Amino acid sequence: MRIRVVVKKRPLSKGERNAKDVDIIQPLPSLSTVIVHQPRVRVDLTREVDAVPFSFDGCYGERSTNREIYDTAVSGLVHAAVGGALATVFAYGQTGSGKTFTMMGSDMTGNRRVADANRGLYYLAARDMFRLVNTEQYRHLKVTVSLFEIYGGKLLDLLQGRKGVKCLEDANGRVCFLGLSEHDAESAEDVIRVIEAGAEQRSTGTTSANADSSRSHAVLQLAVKLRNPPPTRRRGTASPNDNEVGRLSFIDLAGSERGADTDRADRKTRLEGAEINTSLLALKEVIRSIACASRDHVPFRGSKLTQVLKDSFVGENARSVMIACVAPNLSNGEHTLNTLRYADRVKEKGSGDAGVDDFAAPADGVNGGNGQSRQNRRRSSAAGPNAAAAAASAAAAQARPSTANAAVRRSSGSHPASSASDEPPRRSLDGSGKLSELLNRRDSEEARGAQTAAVADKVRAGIRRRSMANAKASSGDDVENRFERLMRPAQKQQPPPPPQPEQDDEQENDDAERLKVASLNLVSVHRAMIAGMLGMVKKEMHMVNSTDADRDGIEDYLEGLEILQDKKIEMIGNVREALGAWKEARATKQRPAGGRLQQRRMSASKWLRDAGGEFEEDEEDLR
Ligand SMILES: Nc1ncnc2c1ncn2[C@@H]1O[C@H](COP(=O)(O)OP(=O)(O)OP(=O)(O)O)[C@@H](O)[C@H]1O
Repeated sequence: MRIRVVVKKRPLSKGERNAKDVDIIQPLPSLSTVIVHQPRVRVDLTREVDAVPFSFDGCYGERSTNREIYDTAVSGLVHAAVGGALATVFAYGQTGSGKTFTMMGSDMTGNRRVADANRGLYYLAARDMFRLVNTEQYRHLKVTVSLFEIYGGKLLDLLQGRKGVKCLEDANGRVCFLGLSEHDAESAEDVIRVIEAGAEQRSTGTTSANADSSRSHAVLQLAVKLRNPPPTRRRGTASPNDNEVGRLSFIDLAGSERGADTDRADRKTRLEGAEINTSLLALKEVIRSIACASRDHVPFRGSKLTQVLKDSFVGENARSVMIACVAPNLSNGEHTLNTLRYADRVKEKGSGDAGVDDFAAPADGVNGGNGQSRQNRRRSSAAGPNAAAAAASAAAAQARPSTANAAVRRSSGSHPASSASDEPPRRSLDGSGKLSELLNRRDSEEARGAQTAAVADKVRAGIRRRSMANAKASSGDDVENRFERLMRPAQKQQPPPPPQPEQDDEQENDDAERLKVASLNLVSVHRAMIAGMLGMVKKEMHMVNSTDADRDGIEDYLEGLEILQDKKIEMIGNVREALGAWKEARATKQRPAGGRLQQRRMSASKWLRDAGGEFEEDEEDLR
């Protein structure tokens, strides 16, 4: 598996700036590292800010353009696809973190001022692909475009009025899409016209984080095919892949964190959220399985998303780039950390196999690659993931020299600004001689490094503001009430998602995979809760003892207590949600195979009744 992972930070939005939200993400592009300034409350109730570094194969700050990402991380895939590879670019991140902006470009996210540098990756890749197939060497090839979405466990062709598409495997084990329309295109402008038509059909809606949020995974395929294919050898053996030489797919994943919407969202939004979470969980499970060489079964059938992505993970010709998109603000800090941890996990598994040359465009001038892109590639190749990690620690240490480990702790009582005298002595950490080169490069980031203290100060000011706002907000709905609500017997289970009119065997396998994913999720969420609770008991003991000894600290004690209780409520809620999902998956799996069709019809009409008839088109499908 050759996969390259890069991270992209979007700028603070106007709304976030107006709400005086704080920017806690510090990108260090030349070190391919991003630092998250995460606020914490210590057991003695002093507040501090941890600087948590993450290193990837590339890092792009809020001022980086899509063009920059394309030149350094994606352009090589265009050449690879024309040369016969199955290449995939997928954008991962919470809702509103800039995935659609990166993939489709600034104009597609309501930002009408389209700077050429912020054209989407779709456009930039298509432009280079057409330039390539118009050269003498590739004149025998053509490019076709397809666009579909994965919504509610179904594949829907966005260029054919959301008609259903089947995802199957051909005789060679390659994923193919039956019923998917393919449209000939001769230029990048043709591709954009096709995408614009399809984008209007995409399932979107409003979430708390994004007014025009994608509620499905959108997949754009640029297939490189033979212009004049030889006649098919035998009737009945034709596959949609027969004339395909290579393929470049772009996947704009739906927002990774929908939990935040569960309180206020309607039923439909919650069901969509559950489906999205299940598919992203299945994706993580696939990556984990591929990484464990001992596991011979990779659960590609865990979700439609992983079935579609199978080609991106297996085989010599598979190459993928994951773009982890993150929001910069403090309110989204937890989601951002989750995204970065997820991306870190993917990088750990895949990047080791990925040489920079697999992703960099050859210097044939076709991609319009500029000097900057080559320079960036050289940089990233010299640094490498491990070196970048060491450099990240060094950069973090620069901000807080007394720190022994990777996290930089800063007490709220004192926050000295970084100064030249704070700088740790330069010494060789890896003995390879590369470190001095890295440290020199780090100098170019010195100004940013010095900003760390300022960022931490801003974060602290933000926390203070938010604590006061929370105190006001919580007066109407106190913690005990929320606890009580959670401890009540579980509410009526949500009816299962609408059943699919597919073959029984396939359904049975899907059900088994779904149950497996749900069990894994349940156990890991439960384990996280136990670990969290144990940590909290220690903190609570300390809080109680110190407040007993000094009653003047009661205000801080109350604030700390509320924070801990909120965390507990959140953790219990997570476990109950995972338990509900598991019960639902078990109930679906236990239905007798013989009566499945009848059962499906019955549960479909029940589901439709419960959903208040919100999916009339599905009822039509089931008939
Ligand atoms: N690099 C950027 N520069 C300026 N604005 C940006 C940038 N990235 C994202 N935005 C803005 O942030 C908002 C949310 O971005 P976008 O719709 O791309 O998020 P998303 O991750 O696709 O969300 P969802 O998963 O909900 O669809 C949009 O208004 C977009 O214009």
